[in-house]
Amino acid sequence: MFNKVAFIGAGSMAEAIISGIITTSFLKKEQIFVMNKNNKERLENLSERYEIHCDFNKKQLVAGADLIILSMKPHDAQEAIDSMKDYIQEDQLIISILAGVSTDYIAKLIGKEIPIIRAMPNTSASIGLSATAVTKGENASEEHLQKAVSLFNTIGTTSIVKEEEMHTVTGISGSGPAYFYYVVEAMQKAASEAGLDQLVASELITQTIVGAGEMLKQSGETASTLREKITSPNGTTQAAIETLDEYNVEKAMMDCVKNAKERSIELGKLM
Ligand SMILES: NC(=O)C1=CN([C@@H]2O[C@H](COP(=O)(O)OP(=O)(O)OC[C@H]3O[C@@H](n4cnc5c(N)ncnc54)[C@H](O)[C@@H]3O)[C@@H](O)[C@H]2O)C=CC1
Ligand SMILES: O=C(O)[C@@H]1CCC=N1
Repeated sequence: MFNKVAFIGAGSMAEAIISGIITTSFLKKEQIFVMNKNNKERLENLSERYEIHCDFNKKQLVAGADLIILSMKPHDAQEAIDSMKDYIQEDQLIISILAGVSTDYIAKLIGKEIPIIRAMPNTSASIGLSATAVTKGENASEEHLQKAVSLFNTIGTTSIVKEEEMHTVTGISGSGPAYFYYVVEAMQKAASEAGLDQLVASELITQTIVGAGEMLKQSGETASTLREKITSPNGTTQAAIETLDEYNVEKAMMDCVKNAKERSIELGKLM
C-alpha cells in the first residue's frame, strides 16, 4: 500500500503510530523514516528501539515517500512545511494529525494541489486503542481516504467524518482520554483521603473504568441504561449521582468538550 512513509515530527503521537504500524506488520521497519526539529538523541532512541530510519535531511527524507505524515505541533507547521515544500510532489499523499488545522490551509502552505487527509487520533494509539477520525481534503480521493483508514486501523478504530466535524471530534476523542484520567485522579484522591491503600485503589479504579468501557462496547446497552442498573433506589449510587448533579457535572462536561472544540478552532486560526 505504501513503500516509504516519512514522519515530520517525532513526538509522542508519531511514536504511537509508528509502534502500531510495526506491531501489526502494516509496514516493514525499513519503510519508515522519521525526523524532528533538532533532537538528535530522541531520533537515535527511536531508531534503536524501532529499527527505523532517522534523518535530518528533509530532501532525502521526503524523496520517494508515497506518504508524508505531518506530526509536529500546529505552531511549528508553517516553518516545517516552508522548509520542505520544494521537495514535496503532487503524487505524494499527506496525512496531517495537527489539531485544528484545515486541509486547505496545509495545501496553501505547500502551494500545490496535493492530496491531504486530516486525522485526529488519541494517545491510546500507543497500545492500539486509539479512536481516530479521518476526513479527506479537496484533492484527496476515496482511495486515499481508505488507505488512511487502513493505516489508522493499525492503532485502533477509525471513523470517517466531515472536515467541519473535526473540531468537535478533537473535543470528544482527541482530548477525551484526558477527561477520564482527570476523573481517575479525583477518585484516587478520594480513596487516599479515605485511607485506602494507593495500590489497591489504583487497581480497583483502573479495572472499574476498563470494565465500564467494555460494558459500553459489549453489552449493546446505552450509558444511561447501564447507569440506571447500578443505581438502586436510595442506594449508594443514587447518593453519588445526586452529588454530581448538585455540582452540575453534566454541564461541566458539556462545556469541557465545547471549550476543547473552540480551542481547536482557535489553533487553526492562529497559524
Ligand atoms: N498528544 C495528543 O494527544 C494528540 C496530538 N495530536 C496532534 O499531533 C501533533 C503532535 O503532537 P505530539 O506528538 O503530542 O507533539 P510532540 O511535541 O510530542 O512532538 C512534536 C514533534 O514535532 C517536531 N517538530 C517541531 N518543529 C519541527 C520542524 N520544523 N521540523 C520537523 N519536526 C518538527 C518536534 O521536534 C517533535 O518531535 C500535534 O499537532 C497535535 O495537535 C493529535 C491527536 C492527539
Ligand atoms: O491538546 C492538544 O492540543 C492535543 C490535540 C488533541 C489532544 N491533544
